[in-house]
Amino acid sequence: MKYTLEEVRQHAKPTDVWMVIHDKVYDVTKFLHEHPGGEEVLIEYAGKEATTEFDDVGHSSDAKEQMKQYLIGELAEADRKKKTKVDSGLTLDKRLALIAGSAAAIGVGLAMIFKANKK
Ligand code: HEM
Repeated sequence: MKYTLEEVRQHAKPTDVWMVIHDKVYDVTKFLHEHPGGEEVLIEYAGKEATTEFDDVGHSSDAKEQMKQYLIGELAEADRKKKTKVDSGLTLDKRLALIAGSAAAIGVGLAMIFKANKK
């Protein structure tokens, strides 16, 4: 079954919660009370795209296994996000590490140039 974002948006009540994670549509209404992260976050993302937030929590493989029970369909192609390199599974932490690593490399490079010029 394919759903558009417009259809997902209609399910945004505490008694009817759908959300999109990795282009798949989940009906988590029955899971609200069981969610270890609390029902508030799920209700907050009711009817919305929650991929980044889901990934940033670093959900366990157990969690990913569990979510299959609530899968009801896929997001219509037209509504899917274009994939960019940053979206290819890099978590926020990894992105920050990459930026910090690049900044350190530039720093070392500048220090070397600075030293060489001093002589
Ligand atoms: C079908 C969707 C989801 C399932 C099956 C699910 C499942 C779980 C499970 C099993 C845990 C316990 C820790 C773990 O095993 O990783 C957890 C924790 C958590 N989840 Fe979810 N989750 C879902 C969606 C979301 C979404 C959309 C958000 C945020 C917008 C979210 C935020 C959190 C938070 C904040 C925690 C607590 C982490 C902690 O206490 O360390 N979850 N979730």
